[in-house]
Amino acid sequence: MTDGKPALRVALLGCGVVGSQVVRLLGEQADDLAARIGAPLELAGVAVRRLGRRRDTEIDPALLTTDAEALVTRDDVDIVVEVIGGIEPARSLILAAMSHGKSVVTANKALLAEDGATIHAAARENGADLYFEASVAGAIPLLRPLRESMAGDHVHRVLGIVNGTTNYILDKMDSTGASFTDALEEAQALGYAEADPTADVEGFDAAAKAAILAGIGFHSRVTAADVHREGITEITAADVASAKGMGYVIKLLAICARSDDGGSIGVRVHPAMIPRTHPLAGVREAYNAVFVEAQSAGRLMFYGAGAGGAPTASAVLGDIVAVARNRIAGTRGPEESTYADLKVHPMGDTITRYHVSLDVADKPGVLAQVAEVFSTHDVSIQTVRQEGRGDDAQLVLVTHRANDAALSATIEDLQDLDIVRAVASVMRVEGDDTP
Ligand SMILES: NC(=O)C1=CN([C@@H]2O[C@H](COP(=O)(O)OP(=O)(O)OC[C@H]3O[C@@H](n4cnc5c(N)ncnc54)[C@H](OP(=O)(O)O)[C@@H]3O)[C@@H](O)[C@H]2O)C=CC1
Ligand SMILES: N[C@@H](CC=O)C(=O)O
Repeated sequence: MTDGKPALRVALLGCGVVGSQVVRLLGEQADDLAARIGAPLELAGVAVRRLGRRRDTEIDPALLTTDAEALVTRDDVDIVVEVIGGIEPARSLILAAMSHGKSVVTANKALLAEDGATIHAAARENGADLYFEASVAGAIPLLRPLRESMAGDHVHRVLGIVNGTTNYILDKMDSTGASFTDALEEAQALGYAEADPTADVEGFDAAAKAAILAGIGFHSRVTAADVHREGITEITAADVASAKGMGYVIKLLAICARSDDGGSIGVRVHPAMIPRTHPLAGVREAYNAVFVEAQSAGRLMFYGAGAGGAPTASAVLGDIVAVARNRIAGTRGPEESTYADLKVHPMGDTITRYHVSLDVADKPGVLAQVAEVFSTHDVSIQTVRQEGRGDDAQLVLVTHRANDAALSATIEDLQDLDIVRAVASVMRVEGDDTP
């Protein structure tokens, strides 16, 4: 089937959660991969940090090296797969590989979101292939549909759950009433969250993915620094229970959307309340799901495993097959497209709905004073609910669509009112078409 074609040689950088599964699949599926590509794939070497470490798959010790730089520049290497993660040495290794004519596959969202410009420029200048499907939403084919299948459409919005760890934590809080800390411990015990889960729970991981999605979806350059980011560490069991009582569920969402006039884009990651009837509300445990809304295609939903060794390795293998086929055909995959050059507008310009919970004194005129502050900033209230507690009461308000800057000014003024003891929580409401 491969007509005696010479093997394409793969250098793997990193053999951890993802890399070890790439090694396993390259071995287990060697015959199928060779048939699909038209030439066999061969592992040329595997760069790691520590040689003595136990690996999750069987690996020929002779392939292991700690000299990643020597490996990526070797003449007998065709394809470099980077699954080390982080900025350095991943960036230098990818650049060295491209300058030596190698095709590159990476799962590194942190690098692409921070310095994608350098990586894409190097791919262009060296005529090198660059594929990175695994960098967003693990196994889910999402970037290739956006880059290729939807290249003839006009994307309005990309919205979804792109971090498995935080979805697992919020799902446990919702379904069992667990606290954030207990749910996080469970996520760590199951291997979803890292020992240091900061990138997940503070929203950095989702923000990197949002930057990549926005860049591809809107043909513009978007970096992690452009993304408004809020994590889930402040969310309490009481917030989750209160949302549940109102028919909502709290999810960490990534939202990339064109402004109403189409002249700019908003890119944000934050917890949001969504109606329990919304399809994203049914995304449980560590799963991811992303909606892409486009002019002609309408609303598309992508769903599946967004993290984990084997699911992520599946996306990496798909990219290896693509670059291998390109090398044999003498072609390249699509280049980065930033022709639209849309700028990211400030978070203050975002328009959405809000759920505001206030601890107030329970006396006549309180509602009127609170309503006056909302009205001053042109924020229209959709519903109000009051629950009394002796001298104190809790006022829960849901607004109509309003400007984020106007809502922030409203909250500041509310804090100055004597009758407001505390602003207990402010959360955005998404996925509800109420104006
Ligand atoms: N885990 C997941 O679910 C997903 C991960 N990704 C991305 O995939 C990439 C890899 O993630 P993951 O497998 O979880 O990471 P791990 O931490 O499990 O693995 C990292 C690997 O890189 C090796 N390494 C670290 N520094 C160096 C170095 N200087 N030179 C050579 N090798 C080095 C480590 O070696 P050693 O083993 O010796 O320490 C290890 O094998 C990241 O970019 C991540 O964001 C994307 C989607 C999902
Ligand atoms: N930590 C990430 C893994 C993949 O990107 C997540 O939990 O989604």
